[in-house]
Amino acid sequence: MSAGDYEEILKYYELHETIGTGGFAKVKLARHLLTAEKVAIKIMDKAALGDDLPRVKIEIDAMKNLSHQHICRLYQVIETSKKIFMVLEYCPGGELFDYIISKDRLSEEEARVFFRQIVSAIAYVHGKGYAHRDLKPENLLIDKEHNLKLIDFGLCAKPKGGLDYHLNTCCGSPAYAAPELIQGKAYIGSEADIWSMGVLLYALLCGFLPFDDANVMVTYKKIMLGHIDEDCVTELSVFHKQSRESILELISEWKYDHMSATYFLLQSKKARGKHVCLRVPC
Ligand SMILES: COc1cc(O)cc(Nc2ccc(C(=O)Nc3ccccc3)c(OCCC[NH3+])c2)c1
Repeated sequence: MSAGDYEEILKYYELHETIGTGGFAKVKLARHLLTAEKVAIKIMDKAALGDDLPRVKIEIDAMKNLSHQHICRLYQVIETSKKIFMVLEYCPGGELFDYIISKDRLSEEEARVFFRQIVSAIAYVHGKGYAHRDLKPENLLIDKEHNLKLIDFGLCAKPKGGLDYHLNTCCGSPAYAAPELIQGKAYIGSEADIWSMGVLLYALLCGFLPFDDANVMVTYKKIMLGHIDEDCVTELSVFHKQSRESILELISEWKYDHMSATYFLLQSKKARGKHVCLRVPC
């Protein structure tokens, strides 16, 4: 750390330990000299940022337009020849991700309180014409009052044509990505955020992800299959003497043919607690 780069920031803050390191940034705890208030300072090296520099500018411009009780506040930006410093709200509770892990899963009561805060923040972000596009528990911090603060708008988008304008950049984390996004289709940013919120709610309540695998392509396949019922697929596979894969292919085409009807009616039988079986004596 060459002292010159830190000359400006040290006029206003005393820097303390590093509490987070990401791709091209690190986050240090700090204290504002005039008020003695604690802050977090995200420090980025412009050379290391390379092509990602525009993302930082997008995030900073977005943060200047966003002020909400469940969005981490940006207080100050300092740019030197080599560094960019973002002075941010202090969130000592750490990441929601770690909190869920520490509690295995949250009670419905606590999940409801947190989810309402996420919905409030995202409704506000969408209302301002932005889409976050990287919603996940790692990007939700807990503040000293045990409330959530949304962070990291580095992937956010503010389509010029308004939020119903289609986006194309595939971004965010696979497990939270909407089907249209992983298919590379043009998508609506706010709709992709809503999908991610559904995955988030599942993670809050269950303590694990609905669509997840070490292999990202398998994760994508699970997302695309969504709520295909395995028992129904198995019964159709046995009845038709066809492989599960071929039955899955047929069902996933949603042709509303006899295969579709049989699948839906099997699901309905299962939902009413009846055996998942076809006409042979059940
Ligand atoms: C808009 O808010 C943003 C944008 C962004 O790009 C990054 C961050 N990152 C932050 C902000 C605050 C903290 C923080 O206060 N952490 C903390 C403080 C005391 C104890 C423990 C954690 C932050 O922490 C990063 C490490 C968390 N794993 C990141 C906010």
